[in-house]
Amino acid sequence: MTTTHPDFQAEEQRLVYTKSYMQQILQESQRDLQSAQENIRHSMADLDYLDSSLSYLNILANARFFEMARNQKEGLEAVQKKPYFARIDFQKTGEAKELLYIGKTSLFHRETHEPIIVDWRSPVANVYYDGRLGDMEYDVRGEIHQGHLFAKRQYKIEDGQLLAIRDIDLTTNDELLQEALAGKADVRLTEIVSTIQQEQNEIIRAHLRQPIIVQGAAGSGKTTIALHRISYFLYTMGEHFNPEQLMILAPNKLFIDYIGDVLPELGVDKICQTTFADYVLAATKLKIKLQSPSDQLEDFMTGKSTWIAEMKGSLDYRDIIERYIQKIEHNIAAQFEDVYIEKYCIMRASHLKKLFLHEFSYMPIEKRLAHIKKVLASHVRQKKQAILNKLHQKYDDALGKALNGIRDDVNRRRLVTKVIDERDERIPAIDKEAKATVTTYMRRFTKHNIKTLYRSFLTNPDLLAEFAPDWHYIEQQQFIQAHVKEQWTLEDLAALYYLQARLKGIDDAWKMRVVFIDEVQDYSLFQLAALKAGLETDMFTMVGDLAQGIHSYRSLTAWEPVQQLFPRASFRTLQKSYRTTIEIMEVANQILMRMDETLPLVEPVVRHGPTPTFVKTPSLHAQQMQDIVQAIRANGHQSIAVICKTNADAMTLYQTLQNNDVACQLLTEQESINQAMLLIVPSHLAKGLEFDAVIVAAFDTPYFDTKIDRKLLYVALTRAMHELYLIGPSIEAFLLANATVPIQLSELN
Ligand SMILES: Nc1ncnc2c1ncn2[C@@H]1O[C@H](COP(=O)(O)OP(=O)(O)OP(=O)(O)O)[C@@H](O)[C@H]1O
Repeated sequence: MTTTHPDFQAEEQRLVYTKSYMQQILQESQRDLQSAQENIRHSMADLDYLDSSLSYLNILANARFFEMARNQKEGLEAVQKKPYFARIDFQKTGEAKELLYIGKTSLFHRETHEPIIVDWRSPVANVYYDGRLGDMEYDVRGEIHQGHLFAKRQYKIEDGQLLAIRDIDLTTNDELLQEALAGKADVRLTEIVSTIQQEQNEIIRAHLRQPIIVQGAAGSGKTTIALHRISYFLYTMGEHFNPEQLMILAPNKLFIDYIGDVLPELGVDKICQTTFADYVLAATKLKIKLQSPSDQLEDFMTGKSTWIAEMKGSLDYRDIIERYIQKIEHNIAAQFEDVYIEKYCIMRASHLKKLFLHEFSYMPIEKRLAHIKKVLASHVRQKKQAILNKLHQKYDDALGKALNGIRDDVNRRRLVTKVIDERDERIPAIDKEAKATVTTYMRRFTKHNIKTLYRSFLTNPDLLAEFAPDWHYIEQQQFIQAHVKEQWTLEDLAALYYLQARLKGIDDAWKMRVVFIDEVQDYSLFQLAALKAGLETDMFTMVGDLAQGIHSYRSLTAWEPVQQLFPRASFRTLQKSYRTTIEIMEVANQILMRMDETLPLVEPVVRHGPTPTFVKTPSLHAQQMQDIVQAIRANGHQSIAVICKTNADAMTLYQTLQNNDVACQLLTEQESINQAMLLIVPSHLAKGLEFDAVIVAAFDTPYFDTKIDRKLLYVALTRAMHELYLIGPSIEAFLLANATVPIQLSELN
């Protein structure tokens, strides 16, 4: 970046012009806001005595206007200090050359319609991220446009002042990125609009109505990209989708807090950010207490059998539950009988059954019954009328015959009275019966309680034998035994949600149309299949890393099955890490090489830092920790985390430090991160987060050469941006005895 660029002055003037125009628009927006507010107030006052529909329309129009003016104002206010970050000199084929300044919002000149700032999400801005200099093509909603890119220029603007500019081509492209990566000192995730890389841009802008699966290395920007894709999605498809219909599923609440700043920075609000467990509990309205996933993980780390958890995450289990549902469906179908009012058949059982099993089969089971109830009610209404008409006719005829055909007075009177009595008794009785027919008929179908239904499945040997016939007797017994005590785990949620979806359906409020899943490697296939079935959409963006699949005993170990589940999905990979220095990534790659999955080594973006240090010490001394922390702080780094393997290790370490007056924070799922504190984090909870410096501690429990431990260790190592320390009694505790990359040794007694 330079200030000696020949265009520097001209660019300064352009910035001044942009800022002053923004100021003008802001003032106008302020006036627009006030006048809309004023108009609304007047229309409200007029509501009582004027033509209220006109006033109502006025209110609506002004409310819309108010909303637009407010959005415009907020958008501009947010970027006042940095209106744009780049420029392209671009000529669309057949049009004049344009200089387009790219920023986080768009601004057009109100009279000339000249674009003053172009939104980074607009189609033409794609040229900046995607286009090499020269002739090029870009996509506008599926239509390919051609043009010529003459130049790309980047700006460093801080507090509204232009500090430097730089023209970029292929060779210099990385400088801004380097600066962004080296300078990052935030403990929460941030937006990266000015440095989005081409491979990332392709994912952000990939077909929005199609699912996408991304296998991305640790630190490759998966989370960041998913969030930018949401912003791009709402910018591009906002007319068709409300933000409320978008959901991002994060691994835990801590993570939601960690990403909490990015979406507002990207102009997105109101989207649903939750965890799978919270979402399922809200959508099913079930009140159950789940075993903590970290306790569960620790059980498995200490050798508890994983087959039940594994089974419950599989599509085989989905099929077992599906067979159970089909049985319920057939039991219901068997209960249909012909519907009568008195002796008149209103509807045949066979027809009702056909509606239930075929015509309405696309609906959840209880919804089908609700529809059948409506069909029946309307049929009863029509048929009742026809029956009553017929009967009235019949009695009128009978009366006519009696009155005209019987000469004998006494007989005639007797017959007429009989006919009238019968009519007066029968017709109201039919009327009354008709009113109750539907309710009485539908009473046979009792509503299901999802929890009870599933509980009985978990503990009933006959049901298990019927629906899981392949299981051995021992497996069946173990399964029942495991569920004697009512205890719920995360794996049960897929089944409960699936049952809810198939039997009752998901309420509109929870029926998200677009889903973004981060850390998807920790999902089971059944979880994904259940969500897809319940939401009746496949518009999923799924990002994850199999190398970080610490729950792989019950979740994904390969992408192919996910691709089969989402056949329309495109699949992308990201191999570069933007987080970690070369030196740290080389150490983490040593662990990656030991994994069962054949995953390519991660390529760090060229950025060097200190060699990772192994501090050899038999036990934890608070002073040592203080010294390391001070050394890190002296290098200008802020966020520092000590990552321990288990919750228990983290707790012990936290207590030792506390007892020695070392200020620190033990992170739990419920906590939000305090940037200034030394953070103590169990490894499974560190997933997705990042810190300037990481100290991986292994005092009480070493990392063993097992599937789970390798992944936990890999997660821990890849959380570091700039500095990495390993502290413990031996290098073996970090599975690095045979490491072929530099690790500095610092021996303490
Ligand atoms: N193009 C980019 N420009 C600047 N910073 C970037 C870019 N891409 C990623 N980063 C930074 O790299 C870091 C890692 O990003 P992120 O947390 O999104 O990666 P991830 O793939 O989700 O990581 P993990 O799987 O390890 O949790 C973040 O600090 C992010 O801001």
